[in-house]
Amino acid sequence: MKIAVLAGDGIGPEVTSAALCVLDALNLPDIELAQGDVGGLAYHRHGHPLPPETLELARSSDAILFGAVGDPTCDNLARDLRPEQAILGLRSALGLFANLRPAAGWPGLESLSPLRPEIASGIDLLVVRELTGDVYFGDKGERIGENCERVGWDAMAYGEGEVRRIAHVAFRAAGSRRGKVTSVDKANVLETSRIWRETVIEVAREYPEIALDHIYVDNAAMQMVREPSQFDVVLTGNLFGDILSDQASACVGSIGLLASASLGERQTDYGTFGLYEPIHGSAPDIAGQGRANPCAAILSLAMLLRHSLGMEAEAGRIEQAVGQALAKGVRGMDLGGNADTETMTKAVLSELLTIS
Ligand SMILES: NC(=O)c1ccc[n+]([C@@H]2O[C@H](COP(=O)([O-])OP(=O)(O)OC[C@H]3O[C@@H](n4cnc5c(N)ncnc54)[C@H](O)[C@@H]3O)[C@@H](O)[C@H]2O)c1
Ligand SMILES: CC(C)[C@H](C(=O)O)[C@@H](O)C(=O)O
Ligand SMILES: [Mg+2]
Repeated sequence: MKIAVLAGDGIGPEVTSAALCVLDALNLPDIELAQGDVGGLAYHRHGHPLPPETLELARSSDAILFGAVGDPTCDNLARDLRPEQAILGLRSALGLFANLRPAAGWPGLESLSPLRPEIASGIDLLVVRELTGDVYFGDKGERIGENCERVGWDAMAYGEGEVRRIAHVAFRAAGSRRGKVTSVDKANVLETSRIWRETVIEVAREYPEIALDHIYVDNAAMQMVREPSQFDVVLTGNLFGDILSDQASACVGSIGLLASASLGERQTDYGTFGLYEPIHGSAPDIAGQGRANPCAAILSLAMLLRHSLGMEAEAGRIEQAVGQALAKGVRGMDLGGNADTETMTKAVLSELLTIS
């Protein structure tokens, strides 16, 4: 079982090494780790944020453990050379169209959410975000507009096929959860969303046991802080899903807690090929200080073991260990505590030992 480790920039390497400590503690046989350069680090070393050898390494593995990319020293580079293009390039080149971002309240953290504790404790949702389409991957450019001013433009588009395949992922996920899909769009304004909504309704006919409702994205953002317990599976496009998942993380307590899986159609000998990363970025404001919360990366490892390597029991052990550490009051600095990355990681490791 080969895992490509692409730690990237900023806090990416800090939280990825925490996740690797947890992997090490599991003592799993037959796991090969292969490190690759990605993001700003790769640009500085190789002149490109996603060098061909890194893409080849990713393709030749069973799963990818990804940290984060983003480097302020690259801010003035042309778009194709910016670190963020590496993660977009990986998602697109590897066909990772389905991004799963679970957000659930952790017992003991309710009082740390900006929401009232009784509201925060009701959060248990899964954002199913389409990841290889939308305005992210449409044509884009700059033109000269009226008054000779510069105008930037990005085309937003979704084809029925793209919507259909992500809708199937959401309906299947809802089948093993609370049986409800909420599709988030902006169909009152966008043609993209009209096709999105019509296609989701068509796919829903194949899942009569799943309840479907539709909500405009502005209302969804409002409902997520007002009454998040109404959401089970939130099915949405690339841009809306990016924004709503960061918002969901704050409702749970911190972005340092939210993991993700990016999956496609390729199957390996052990499960579904995928890339696993915290939903947060390289956090340049705290990078190099040992302050990052490693939980999102550790929980991303759990998702990797579950989806790509078929190790449900080990994934569950990691999630339980994180839950126990948080329940004992160990808090990262993002949660108002004083546990640095190392302390939080050690707390998870010692809980892991208590779980058979
Ligand atoms: N998938 C990715 O690699 C990814 C995701 C998001 C942002 N980015 C990139 O990261 C860079 C910084 O972006 P940003 O500041 O908008 O978002 P960010 O997620 O990096 O940080 C937002 C805020 O959350 C805090 N934070 C994030 N992760 C944390 C953690 N694990 N523990 C404690 N605090 C944490 C940061 O300190 C910061 O205050 C940009 O270059 C951006 O493009 C990359
Ligand atoms: C870095 C950026 C391209 C990325 C995205 O927008 O998808 C990030 O915000 C994320 O959530 O993974
Ligand atoms: Mg994001």
